[in-house]
Amino acid sequence: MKIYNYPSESAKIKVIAISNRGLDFRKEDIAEITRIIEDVRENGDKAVVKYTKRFDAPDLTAESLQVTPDETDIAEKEVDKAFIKSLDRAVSQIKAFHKHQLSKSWINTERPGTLLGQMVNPVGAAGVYVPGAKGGMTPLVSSVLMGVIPAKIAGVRHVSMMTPPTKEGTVNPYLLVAAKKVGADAIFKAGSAWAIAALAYGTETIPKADVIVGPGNIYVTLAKKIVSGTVGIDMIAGPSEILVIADHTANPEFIAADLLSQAEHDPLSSAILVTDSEAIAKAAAAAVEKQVECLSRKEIARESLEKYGVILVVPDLAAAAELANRIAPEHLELQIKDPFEYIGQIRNAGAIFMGNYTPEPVGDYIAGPNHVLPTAGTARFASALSVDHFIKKTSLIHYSEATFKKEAEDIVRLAEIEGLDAHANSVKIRLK
Ligand SMILES: NC(=O)c1ccc[n+]([C@@H]2O[C@H](COP(=O)([O-])OP(=O)(O)OC[C@H]3O[C@@H](n4cnc5c(N)ncnc54)[C@H](O)[C@@H]3O)[C@@H](O)[C@H]2O)c1
Ligand SMILES: N[C@H](CO)Cc1c[nH]c[nH+]1
Ligand SMILES: [Zn+2]
Repeated sequence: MKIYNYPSESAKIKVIAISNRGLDFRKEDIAEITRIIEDVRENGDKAVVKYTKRFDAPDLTAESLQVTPDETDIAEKEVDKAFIKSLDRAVSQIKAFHKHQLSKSWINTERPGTLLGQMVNPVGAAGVYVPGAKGGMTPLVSSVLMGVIPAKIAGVRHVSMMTPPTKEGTVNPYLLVAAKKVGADAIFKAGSAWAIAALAYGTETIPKADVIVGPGNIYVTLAKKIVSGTVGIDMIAGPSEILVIADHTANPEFIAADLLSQAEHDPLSSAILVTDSEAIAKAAAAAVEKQVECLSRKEIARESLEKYGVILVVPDLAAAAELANRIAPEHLELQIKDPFEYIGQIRNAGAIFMGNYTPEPVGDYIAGPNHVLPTAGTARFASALSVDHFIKKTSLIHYSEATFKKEAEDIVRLAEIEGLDAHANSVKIRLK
C-alpha cells in the first residue's frame, strides 16, 4: 500500500478517487441495468430465467427458480454441527440487538379535545438480497441473518430471499439452513439486477416486495437505486470499506489483517489507514504485503488495495477524525489509546469498532448490530439496516367539535392565503 502525507495534493487526489468509486456508475452500466429491469418488468419469470441462465446457472428453468422444501431438507443434512452452534449464537445475539429497535405506536391527548398519534405497521412483503458471486463461492450466510432477522422482528408477513445460484442451479446449503433458521418465507435462485427488478415489480413466481434490502455488487446497487421510489430500499450498501485510525499504541499486524478483511470482499472494496505515526504506517504496509500472500482471495484483495487502498500519515488524531468525517466510511476502526474519549469527534461512519480486540469481523458475524451498512460516503445521511427499514408510520388525528370550532378560523385563514377555497369550505361548512 502506498503511503502519503496528508494533507498534500497527491493524497487529496487519491482520497477523492476512493470516495467517488462507489457511486461512480458507468453510463454503459446504467443503460444495461435499466434495460434488464424493463425486460423483467415486461416479461417476468422468462426474463429472470434468461439472465440467470446467461450469467449464473445455464440449466435453470422457471420451475426450478424457487428453492423447494426438499432442497432445504438435503441442505440440513449437509451442514455440520459446529456450524449450527456458531449460527445459533449469531442468530440469538443479532435478534437481541434488533429487538431494541422496535418502535411503538403512540397516541397523545394532551391538547384538550384532540387525539393525535402515530400507528406503526410493518410493510407487507420484503425482499432480502443475499450476495453470492462466482456460483456461491462466497455464500454470505451472515447477510441472510442481517436481512431476514430485522424484517421478522418488524413483523413482515412475507420475506423473499434472493441469491444467485451456483452453476449447477443449486443454492449453497449453509445459506439454505440459515434462511430456514431465521424464517425466510421463500428463497429464489436469482441474483444481480434481475433479482432486484423481480422484487420491485413481481413476476409469476416471485412476489412483489414493498421494501428491498441487502448488500450487493455494483449491479445490485445500481438496480436498487433505479427501482427506489417504486419500492422502498434500505440504502446504498455497495462494495465494502474500512478506515482504520491508529496511533503509536496500535499493532501493525492487527491493522493489516483488518484492512485485508474488507479488501478481500471485492476489487471495488476500499481499505484506508490513517495514522499520526510514521512508524506504524511503514510497519502496517509491510504487514499487508506479507499477509496478503496467504489469502485465498489475494487477487481480489490486491486489486482493491492497488486501486482503492491507501495509508495516510496525518499530523495528529484531530486531523484523522476530520478526514474520517469527510470520507464517512462504512466501517471505522479506532486502534488508539483511548477510543472512548475520541468517539465524540466522529460524526460520519456506518459502524465504529473500538479497541484492539474489536476487529471489524466481530461486527460482520456475531456482535449483534447489523453489518449491512451505508457505503460510498452515504454514512453522511444513512444508517445501518434496522427494524425501521421494514416499518412505516401512519399519523392519527381526531378533533372534538369544540376544538375544531376553536381552531377553524386559523385553518380558514391559512387555506385562503394558499388560495385553496375548497380547503377553506370544508371547514366553513361545519361552522354553519
Ligand atoms: N455494504 C454492506 O453492508 C455489504 C455487506 C456485505 C457485502 N457487501 C458487498 O457486497 C458485494 C457482494 O458482491 P458479489 O459479487 O459477491 O455478489 P452479488 O450477488 O452482489 O453479485 C453476483 C451477481 O452479479 C452478477 N453479475 C456478474 N457480472 C455481471 C454483469 N456484467 N452484469 C450484471 N450482473 C452481473 C452475477 O451473475 C451474480 O448474479 C461485495 O461488493 C461486498 O463488498 C456489502
Ligand atoms: N463486511 C461486509 C459488509 O461490508 C459484511 C460481511 C459478510 N460476511 C463477511 N462480511
Ligand atoms: Zn466483511
